[in-house]
Order: sequence, then C-alpha cells, then structure tokens
Amino acid sequence: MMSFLVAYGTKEGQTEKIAERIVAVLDGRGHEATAVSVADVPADLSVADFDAVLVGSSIHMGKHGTKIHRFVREHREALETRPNAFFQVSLSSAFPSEESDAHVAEYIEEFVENTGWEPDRIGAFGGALRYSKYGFFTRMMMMKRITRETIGETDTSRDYEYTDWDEVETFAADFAALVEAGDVAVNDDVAAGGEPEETSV
Ligand SMILES: Cc1cc2nc3c(=O)[nH]c(=O)nc-3n(C[C@H](O)[C@H](O)[C@H](O)COP(=O)(O)O)c2cc1C
Repeated sequence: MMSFLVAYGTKEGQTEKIAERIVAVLDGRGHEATAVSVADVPADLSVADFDAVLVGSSIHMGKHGTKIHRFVREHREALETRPNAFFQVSLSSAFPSEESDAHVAEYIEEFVENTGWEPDRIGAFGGALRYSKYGFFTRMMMMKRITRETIGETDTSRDYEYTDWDEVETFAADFAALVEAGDVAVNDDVAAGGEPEETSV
C-alpha cells in the first residue's frame, strides 16, 4: 500500500469532483489516498509524508488560480522528489479542435513556466458549465465568450458536465501502476539531496 496526495484547486467544484474520483480509483487499488483543497490546506500537511502526489487545477479566464501556483511553488521540492502528476480541467479539453487543443497546451505551458515544476505525467480533462453556480455576469460572459467559441449554444437554465470519467479513471490507474512499479524517474537534480538528514537539534 502506498500513500497518495491529491491536491486540487477548484472554483465551482468540478476539479474537486475529479480529485475525488481519482482518490476512489487509488483506494480501489488498495492505496491510501487523500484529497486536499489548496484553498484549505491543513497546517500540518507535509507533502513529503506521501509516496506520490497529484495536483489538479481548473482554468478560469485562461489561467490557473493563484492558490494552486502558490501550493506548487511552496512544495516544489517535495513534489519533484516523488512520483508526481498534474491534471488540468477546462472547457477547452471538452471539445477538441485545433484551436482548443492549442489553448489546452498553452495553459499547461504557462503553468509549468510559472511554477518551474515539470510534472512526470499530465492529464487534461473536460470540465463543466455550472450555470446554477454563476452570478448573472459570469453566466452571460460564459455564454458569449466561451460557449459560442467551443461548444455552440447552451441553455443557461441547466448545468452541463463534459468530464470523460473513463479518461479520468484511466489516468489515475496508469499513474498508480507507474508508482506501484517504481517506474517514475524523479528529478535527479533535486533528488540528489537524498534522504532527509538527521539534525543535531
Ligand atoms: C468565469 C469562467 C471563466 C472560464 N474561463 C475558461 C477559459 O478561459 N478556458 C477554458 O477552457 N475554460 C474556461 N472556463 C471553464 C472552466 O475551466 C470549467 O468550468 C471547469 O469545469 C471549472 O472547474 P472548477 O469547477 O473545478 O473550478 C471558465 C469558467 C468560468 C466560470
């Protein structure tokens, strides 16, 4: 049995739902998996206590949130010295096209550039339209700016979920299999520090 941390940043809850499905897959393989919101990280959480880490984050206005950036920057060394994976949630992943594929890649690239973290594995999943959770302006803006570009007309009186759950489960199972097999090469530069040193205090 191995321990997995699934840290996620969410605004309307879809990334949290995906994080929970990943936890369920890992639990199902006999591991101990814990999902933690980066908006509410327990004070005593130590990333280094886990055997492997996944970080998930959703896109709003073309960007990942500030809290997920902060989490990754703060814990980068612990992340890089154990098997790690990143998953991104956006509407652009829901309807593949040349243009939306380019957006998906840009969001990931920018995140890697800003955080300096190069994940061992990367997943990109379709998100949801939660009109029921949006205020008036967000609803109108989403309808105009995103929906028309990627999906076509939508009915703002209902929610839409575009996540491909098989894809999420496969991603979680593939990452678990890599970790189980000890097949993920961690970043040697960072790992060169080796085991934590004993201190004299
Ligand atoms: C205000 C707003 C802006 C968004 N901007 C983008 C965007 O620029 N590109 C994109 O692909 N998806 C965009 N989305 C779609 C979200 O990524 C999608 O709704 C996702 O499921 C949100 O995940 P969360 O509930 O975990 O926050 C936007 C959604 C909202 C509400």
